[in-house]
Order: sequence, then structure tokens, then C-alpha cells
Amino acid sequence: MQLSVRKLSKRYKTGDGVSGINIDIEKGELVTLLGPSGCGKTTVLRSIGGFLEPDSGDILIEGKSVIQLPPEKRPTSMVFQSYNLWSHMSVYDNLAFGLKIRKKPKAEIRAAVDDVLKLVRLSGFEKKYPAELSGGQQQRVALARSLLLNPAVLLLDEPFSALDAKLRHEMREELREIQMKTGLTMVFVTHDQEEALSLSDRIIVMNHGHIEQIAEPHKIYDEPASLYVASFIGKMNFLEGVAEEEGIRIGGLRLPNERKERGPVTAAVRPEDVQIDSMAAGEDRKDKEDRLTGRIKQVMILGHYAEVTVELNGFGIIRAFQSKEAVQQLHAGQEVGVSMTKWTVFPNNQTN
Ligand SMILES: Nc1ncnc2c1ncn2[C@@H]1O[C@H](COP(=O)(O)OP(=O)(O)OP(=O)(O)O)[C@@H](O)[C@H]1O
Repeated sequence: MQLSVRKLSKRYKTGDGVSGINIDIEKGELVTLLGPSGCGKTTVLRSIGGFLEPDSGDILIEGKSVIQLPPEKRPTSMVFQSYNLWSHMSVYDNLAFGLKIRKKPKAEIRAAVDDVLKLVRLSGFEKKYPAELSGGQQQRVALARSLLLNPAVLLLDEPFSALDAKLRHEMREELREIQMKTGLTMVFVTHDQEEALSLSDRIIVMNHGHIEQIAEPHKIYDEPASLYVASFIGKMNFLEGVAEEEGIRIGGLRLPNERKERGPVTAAVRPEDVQIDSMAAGEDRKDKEDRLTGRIKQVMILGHYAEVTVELNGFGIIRAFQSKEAVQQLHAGQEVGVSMTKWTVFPNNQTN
């Protein structure tokens, strides 16, 4: 294992912090710590980098404990949100600094700086000063500086959050490319779910100082481990029901259910897994085993697809993504049948 975090706990005087954090990351993986502000992502990242002393637990890199080592002795390097470049030094000197301290020969330093500038697409920028660069370019220099140290684990603390949306998008793609070219192991902190879903080999979803789920992006999206993950990632509908022997009952609707627990449950359904059907004239308007009924509130065309909002009879609002073609038959005020092709069931007594 390239990085192992074992039973890491840190409690601040305020009572906030993290507890019982266990993470294993393989060589070459890009893993994201994702969660809302204050959930403990930075606390975990800083503990890995050695900028923060945890109360208990261990950090192993390439099998060796680094918990006693100061940041500069750890085989890690951190890229911060705020770039942290030296303003009085040129790009070249900013990059060469770490290697000069390590007493590398001049020619070797020049070659390494040239290579890394190519990698971050900044060849020709050697003589510029940070103030002459855009935010995105400064962050590329900061990233290049970390890459030059060839860390066993590269730590990135919301590195793109100060950049505008378009640039953030580009930087994600570039980081992914760099990771594939270098095979570096990376731990990336973000509160932006889209960033996490698009960048990561695996995502660690955090909530209130603990881990809710560690899984590949598609699994986090398709098989959320808790109601918290289900509501935090992407758009989701929630329907209250009861788990019985024959399945989940939501009014007249029955959803097959493999879980053993009985009692009140919440079914989480993605908008793309909801099907809206117009009803034939004279058709029975009641719920059936395979569908609920409701009235369309709104049909919103969103480019190549549409979002249809339906007020269900007795079960609140449900949102469905439908193709542009499918919604040609649908309009506000229309009575419709609503069925589901996929859902996840959570017991209501889940404690989070
Ligand atoms: N030095 C500190 N002293 C007291 N409390 C702290 C300290 N640092 C962090 N905290 C608290 O610990 C909790 C976790 O903080 P942390 O910075 O790890 O969260 P985060 O998920 O990284 O949040 P953000 O996205 O806002 O950076 C928060 O409630 C925060 O207020």
C-alpha cells in the first residue's frame, strides 16, 4: 500500500475534529476527500502531510510509519489553494529552489525544470514572475514545484477553488493527464462533488469527522452507502415507504426489496431512473403495484434532456429526467403515471 491512514483521530478544543479514519491508497491512485465545509477533510490531509499532529493513529507511506516526522522529512508534498509562490523569484527560481537545496547539479536542475514546465504546459515562462501570471498559471507553477520533489504521495488542498469555472475544468483535465503520465499517487481535497466525480479513481465521502463511504465514483453515485451520501451526491428523489415481506410499499406502489429489515424506509431514486407516462383517456387514475400517479407541475427543457416535475398524489414532488422526444407528449397540469427503474432503500433509523 502506498499510503495507509490507521485509526486517525484528532479533536480540537472546540470538540470538532475527526475520529477513526482508516484509508488505504494504492500506488498511482488519485483519491479525493469529499465533503461539506467543516467535515474534516483538511484535518486528514494536514495530518498526512505532517502539518498537524493527530491525537492518535498512524500514517504509513510505502509501509513505513511517518507519524514522528516533520513535514519536510516526509515523502509528501502539498499543493495549497493559495499557490504559495515566492513573489520575488522568477518561475525558474521558484521551481529550482527545492533542487538547489538538495545540492543537485545545475545541468540536472535545468533539465528537470524544463521537463516539468513542459508537463504543466508552461514552457517559455521561466523568466516570468508570479505577479505576471494568471491564477491558473500560478497554480500550474505551484503544482510543478511539488512534482519536482517527486513525492511518494502528492497532497492537494482544494487547489483549483480560487479559479473560475472554465479554468477549473481545464485544470482537472490537466491534472488527470499529469497523473497518468507520472503515475503519482495523489490525495485531493474538494467540497465540489463534480470535481470529485470527474477526477478520482476513488472518492472518500466524509461527514462530521467520519467516513461515510469509500468507493469508485460510479459506485458512490449508483450505490450510495447511506442517506447522507445519496443526498450529497447528484440529484436525488426521496420517497417515504414501509418495508414489508412482499417489498417496499409506497401507497399502492410496490418496489421489490432484498433487505431483511422491516419498518419505515426511504427509497432514493435518481431523476434519470424515473419514468413518466401519459395516461390513456378513461384510464383508472389510481396508483397500481408498478406505478404512482400525479400531476405534472412543470416541464423544463435543459438542452438535450428535460426535467419534469410531478406532484404525486400524497407523496410530494418527484423529479424525472426525460429525453426531449419523450416530453413532447407531456405538459403542465397533465395527469401521469410515475414508475421507477432503479432505487436504493435506506432504513429510516439510520443514524446520520
Ligand atoms: N485549529 C483548529 N481549532 C479548532 N477547530 C478547528 C481547527 N481546525 C479545524 N477546526 C474544526 O474542525 C472541523 C474540521 O475542520 P477541517 O478544516 O478539517 O474541515 P474541512 O472539511 O477541511 O472544511 P473546509 O472545506 O471548510 O476546509 C471544523 O468544524 C473546523 O471548524
